[in-house]
Parts: sequence; structure tokens; C-alpha cells
Amino acid sequence: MPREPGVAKPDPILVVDNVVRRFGGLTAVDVKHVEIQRGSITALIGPNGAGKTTFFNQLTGFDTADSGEWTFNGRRMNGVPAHKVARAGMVRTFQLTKALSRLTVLENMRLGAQGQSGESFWQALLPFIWRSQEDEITSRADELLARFKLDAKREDFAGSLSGGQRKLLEMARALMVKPELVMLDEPMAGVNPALTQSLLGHVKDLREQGMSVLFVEHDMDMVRDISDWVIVMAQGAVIAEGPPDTIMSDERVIDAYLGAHHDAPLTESELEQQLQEAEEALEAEIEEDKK
Ligand SMILES: Nc1ncnc2c1ncn2[C@@H]1O[C@H](COP(=O)(O)OP(=O)(O)OP(=O)(O)O)[C@@H](O)[C@H]1O
Repeated sequence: MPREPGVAKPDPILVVDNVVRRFGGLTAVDVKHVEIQRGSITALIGPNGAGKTTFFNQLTGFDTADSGEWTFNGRRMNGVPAHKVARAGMVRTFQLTKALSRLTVLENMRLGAQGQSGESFWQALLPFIWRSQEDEITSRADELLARFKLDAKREDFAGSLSGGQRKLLEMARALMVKPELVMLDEPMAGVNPALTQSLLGHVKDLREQGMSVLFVEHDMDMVRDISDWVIVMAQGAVIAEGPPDTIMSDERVIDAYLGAHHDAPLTESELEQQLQEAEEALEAEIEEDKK
């Protein structure tokens, strides 16, 4: 396959055209064309501020693109809200895990089943409304919690989990909607080395089970280790694509990284602070939905 930005894939699950997102004078995302191959693990890399998370937000309905269109399994997805995108089979996790700390692990999983929407948050916690689905949802949650070795934590508050366990919970929760495409935003950030292999194994498992994976990551060892294909973004655009072994020596890629300031990894307390902010923002959103 040619290693050019936007190269066509044999069987793409996601096809993106001309997605632009501006913040004031800044063009955060300007992706002309990109295809994600079904059944593979694709890494999305690029220096800080390249637009990776913003691009994820557009594709998954968490933010509205200024222009552009994209199809998932041939179905147009631009303008579709996040919970419907998730229910269609395209689900994402967050860079700062949104596992609500004052809910139990199991309650977080139930929320996942509702497809990440604020409006169904209360319904998810009021089992009598959903009694018929309740048993099925709980047994799926238990199955996933066992797979991710979180079953012993079922009744614990998500806030009591370690950073790595929260990442596992995020991934397990995303699987509640039985997705076809799983989008992971920095799955390795803030994960203790002891959990690294286990997380890598879980990501590879997704592919073994026939799912497609698209993940944003700064950890190049992880990118090299598990990806089938790498897409590189810089200043909002896709600048290179290719297999992991060749992409890291690509001149355009090296230039993009050298030209950008690369932040040091977050410390534990910075991570904690950001997690708290993300939770407050999500809770505010839920309050807003209740009105
Ligand atoms: N809500 C927003 N308002 C204004 N500017 C924003 C907003 N979100 C992102 N940006 C800007 O858009 C650009 C792309 O940011 P984005 O977070 O998508 O990059 P990234 O590649 O995910 O970076 P990192 O690897 O550091 O997470 C940055 O310059 C950022 O400051």
C-alpha cells in the first residue's frame, strides 16, 4: 500500500473527508481524507497540539466540526450526537478517564450500556425503568469486569481505583455497547508499568475479537508494539501514514516532532487534578441535561 496521507484501504470501516474544526483564528483540525482499515489496530500519533483529540471529538459527536463528512460502515455520521454514534458501534474512551468517582464500578458499566449520553444517565441509574434490560446489562457488565479483572472491585467507588484500573474500567465500559470500532485516547497515560502489559494485551484482544481499534498515543513503544498502521498528524493535518517500523524514520514525521515542543508526561498530582476537572465538567453537563 502506498505510504501517502489519505491512502485508500482495502476494507475501510471509517472514511473521513475534509473535516475542519477552528477555534477562533486557530485551525485545530484540517483533515482532507483518511481511511481506517477494518479489523486492524491503527495508531494516531503527532506532537502536542497536533489536533488528535479534537479530531476524535469531531468523529464521535462530542464536538461539532465546522465542515466535513465521514462515514462509519458506509453510514454518514457527521452531525450525529455522541450517544447515537456509540450505539451505532463507534465508541471512544477519554484521555482523562470520565469514570465518575462517586459511582460504583458496576454503575459506571451500566452507564456505558446507555451509550455515553447525559440524557440517559438518570435512566441508567433507575433500574425499574429498564427492568427488562437490567439482567442482560448486569450480566454483560459482570462478564466484562471479570475479563478485565475488575470483578472484585464491582461495588467499590470508581474513585478508589488506581489510574491503570480506571483505564481498564474505561475500556470495559466502552465495550458495553458491543462496538465495532473502539477509539482509545491515550490508553497508556498515567498507567503504572505493572499494568502496561495487561493493557496492551487487552487492546490486542479487541482485534482478536474482530473489532477495529484507533488509538491516540504518545508512548512510541506501545505504538511500535501493537499497531498495524500509523497515521501522523501535525498542525491539524495528516502528514504521513505507514507501517510502524517505517513511519518512525520518515523525515516528515521527525521534522514534525522536532519542530514541536514535546511536554513531559503528567505527574500523578497533575493527572488527579485533570481527572477532577473532567468529572466536574461531566457532572455539570448531567445537571444541565436534567433541567
Ligand atoms: N476547546 C478549545 N478551545 C480552543 N482551542 C482548543 C480547544 N480544544 C483544542 N484547542 C486547540 O486546538 C489544538 C489541537 O489540540 P488537541 O488537544 O486536539 O491536540 P492533541 O494532538 O490532542 O494534543 P495532545 O497530544 O497534547 O493531547 C491546540 O492548539 C489546542 O490548544
